Amino acid sequence: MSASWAGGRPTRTSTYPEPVSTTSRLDLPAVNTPSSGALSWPDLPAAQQPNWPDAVALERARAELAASPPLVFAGECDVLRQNLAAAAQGEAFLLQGGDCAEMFSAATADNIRDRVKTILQMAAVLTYGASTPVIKLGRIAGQYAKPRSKDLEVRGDVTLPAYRGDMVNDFAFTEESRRPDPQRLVRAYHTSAATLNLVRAFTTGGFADLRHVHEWNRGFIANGAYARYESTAQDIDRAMKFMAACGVDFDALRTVEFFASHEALLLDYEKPLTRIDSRTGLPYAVSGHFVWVGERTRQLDGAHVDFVSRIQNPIGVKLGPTADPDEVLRLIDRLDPERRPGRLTFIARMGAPRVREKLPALVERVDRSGAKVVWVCDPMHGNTFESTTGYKTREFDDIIDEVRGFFEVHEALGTVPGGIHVELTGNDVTECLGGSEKILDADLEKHYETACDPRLNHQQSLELAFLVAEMLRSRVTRPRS
Ligand SMILES: O=C[C@H](O)[C@H](O)COP(=O)(O)O
Ligand SMILES: C=C(OP(=O)(O)O)C(=O)O
Repeated sequence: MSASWAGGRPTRTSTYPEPVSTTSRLDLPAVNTPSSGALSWPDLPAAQQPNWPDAVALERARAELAASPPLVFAGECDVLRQNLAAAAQGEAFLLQGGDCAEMFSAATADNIRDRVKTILQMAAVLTYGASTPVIKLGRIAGQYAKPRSKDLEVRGDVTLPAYRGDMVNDFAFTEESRRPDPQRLVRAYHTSAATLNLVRAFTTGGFADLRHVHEWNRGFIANGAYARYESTAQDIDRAMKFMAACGVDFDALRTVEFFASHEALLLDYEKPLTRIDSRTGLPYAVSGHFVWVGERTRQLDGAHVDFVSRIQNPIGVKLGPTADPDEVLRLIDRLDPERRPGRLTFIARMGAPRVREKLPALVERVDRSGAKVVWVCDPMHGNTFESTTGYKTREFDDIIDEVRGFFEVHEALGTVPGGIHVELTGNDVTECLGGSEKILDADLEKHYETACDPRLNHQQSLELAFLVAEMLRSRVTRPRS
């Protein structure tokens, strides 16, 4: 039987060429084998897909992806699922962070290193501050497609298609740049592969060794969050020296587990990058370890929910303030019918003014149903507004307030706040207002570099980590009745 990849396009069904052969090692996923029959997708409405102007070029790009090696291995996805199962129980905490929209031009060694370093620093602060294992999950190596509120962008008297991420079109405001180009799907794959390669090198080649906890901070001015980080790093150092003196073997600290995630938005990218795992005969998305469905594409009868229902990876679904408890229960039945711990993460993005009002009903109903999901707080996407100077921005205090509200809701219900999901960069950008640097409206223009939504800069990210560590610590140390 041939694999049909027509998802979301009612009129077209195409068959892909025989895939290249691959290794038969047990821990590697096999390539898409048409004979498996497991990889045919129903035709369902798919929101937020580009209008590709060249159908032949699209077919070519999808065939190229279908014949390309996996970016991640099924066994790694299973490890992440087990780690997330611990987060659902309060035995670990998820730190998911990275760019709003990755750009091809920004996939440089320095940028990748600085993003990884920021996440490692935040993880060190959280792990040490709250004595909790931290799962490190980048929004990285695949976050190249964006859902948009409007299809078109208007500047003066010029109207062009909106920028939908480097996987679709280019940010430059010209007709040619904004035309969707399917070759960008292939470029996104190769840029993700190069990024992951470096991430793996940084996290397993010695850079992430906890004994370098000071060096990650080197070069930053000794003020604000950096001074506080330095003092935490000294404490970690002392603790490690003490343990070394006690004869503890530190080899395990040389490497860290670091996973990659992105929104599974473009089905023309995700479906060709879905493979049958040779260990289990089941399909996995091999574009990233964890993929999520966004607030704009989580329709129960839509192609995105259908897509993630068929893959074995740990998956997430964003839940905004309009999410209804019955709908959320139906999502659980659809996406995690076997109630496998770590399989399903709900990423709540209510906005600071609404989190305390909207989140309790959802958490309470899910808890009452007996489902064991991971609850994660995305304090970014419900707190975006336009500054007086015309920039899309967020206020640091709103971000903190939403996380605080998230912790309060779980505290009141006796449920588990399992992690945070943030848009951040390792660079000194000026995109979000406030923080101890006190970034003001007038400062936004200085280093406003994001292609879509505003990100926390390096210092704001560390400040957030210190504050979340305090919230986590008070949860962890409070005796439970
Ligand atoms: O991160 C995502 C954005 O919030 C989303 O893509 C929508 O952005 P827009 O309202 O500028 O289109
Ligand atoms: C678009 C995003 O979020 P949401 O779906 O929550 O709006 C995002 O996380 O990039």
